[in-house]
Amino acid sequence: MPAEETVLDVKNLQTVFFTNSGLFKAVDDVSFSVRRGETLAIVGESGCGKSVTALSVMRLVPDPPGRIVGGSVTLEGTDLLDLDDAAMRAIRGNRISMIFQEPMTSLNPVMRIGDQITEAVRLHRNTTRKEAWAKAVEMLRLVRIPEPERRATEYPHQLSGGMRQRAMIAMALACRPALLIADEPTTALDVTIQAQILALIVELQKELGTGLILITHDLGVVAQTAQRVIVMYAGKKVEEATVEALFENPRHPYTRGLMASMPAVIALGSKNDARLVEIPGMVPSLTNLPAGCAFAPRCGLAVDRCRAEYPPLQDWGDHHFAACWRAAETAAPL
Ligand SMILES: Nc1ncnc2c1ncn2[C@@H]1O[C@H](COP(=O)(O)OP(=O)(O)OP(=O)(O)O)[C@@H](O)[C@H]1O
Repeated sequence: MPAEETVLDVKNLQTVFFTNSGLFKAVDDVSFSVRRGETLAIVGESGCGKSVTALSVMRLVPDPPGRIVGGSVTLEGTDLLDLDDAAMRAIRGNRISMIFQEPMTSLNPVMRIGDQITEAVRLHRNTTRKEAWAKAVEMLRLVRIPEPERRATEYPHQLSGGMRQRAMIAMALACRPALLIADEPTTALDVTIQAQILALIVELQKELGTGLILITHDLGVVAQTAQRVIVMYAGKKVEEATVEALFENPRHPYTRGLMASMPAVIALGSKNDARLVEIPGMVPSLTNLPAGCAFAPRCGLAVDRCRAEYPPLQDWGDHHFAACWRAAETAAPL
């Protein structure tokens, strides 16, 4: 497979939820792609649709109340939205895997770690139990769990939080998927362990050539690990750029707000009186969103046009896209 090959191509994805207060668009016309060996970060504040985007790619949106109502999710040339449930189960954990914030939600508490990885391997590979167990131990070693033979015989509660997350990573990568989705994989861990787990994910991803979607609130993590970023707001992709371009020249006012509220930017900034900047207002309710830019009520630059009409994602050069009528004016180094 050539290095530049696209492993995932998501086009115009739309996922809705039917709730008591009406239908809302949790993911609204979102497109992006991930290449082999590349890390794409998805950032944005709580509730903007990052996790639902990931769950849509995995076809794990709970239906009801949710449903994917439009678009395509093409993994290695196959549109996952066309597959029946059995075909999708054969791909999940095999060509595409996901790790979550809290490993205990995915690990079975009454099953030994080694057995869980063994089962995951045997679900997709025609191997004996013994071979699959050896693979499980090999994977535990790969994720740097000490004494992997012994740890494989232990139950999740016998492992520390960091080790459980390593075990999850081992399970997710056991079948060498083309794409790994990591949804806030380190948020539940101590700060020192967070850095180790992130470094491990990135190292293994490079070693195995896996495409990675990293969902995070933390722009510092993005700067360290990703090559490209998409910024979501109220279910929409409002900006997409390489990490360098996004940090040097954020074009959407929401992205600029995110940057300004990032402690590292302040620590490295030149102004002595720099303060943590709050993005004013609340994320809008995703029901009855106005036709225009949802960020308009929070954007100091809002013009009447933004409230009436959604600005299209425009290419500002070098594949830097931003959905803002005034992106050309707003772009300036922070
Ligand atoms: N099962 C569900 N039923 C109804 N609404 C849901 C469900 N799951 C998610 N949502 C809603 O979809 C929207 C997007 O949620 P999502 O979890 O993708 O946000 P997020 O950006 O990942 O936030 P966070 O960073 O807090 O995880 C939110 O308004 C959320 O309340």
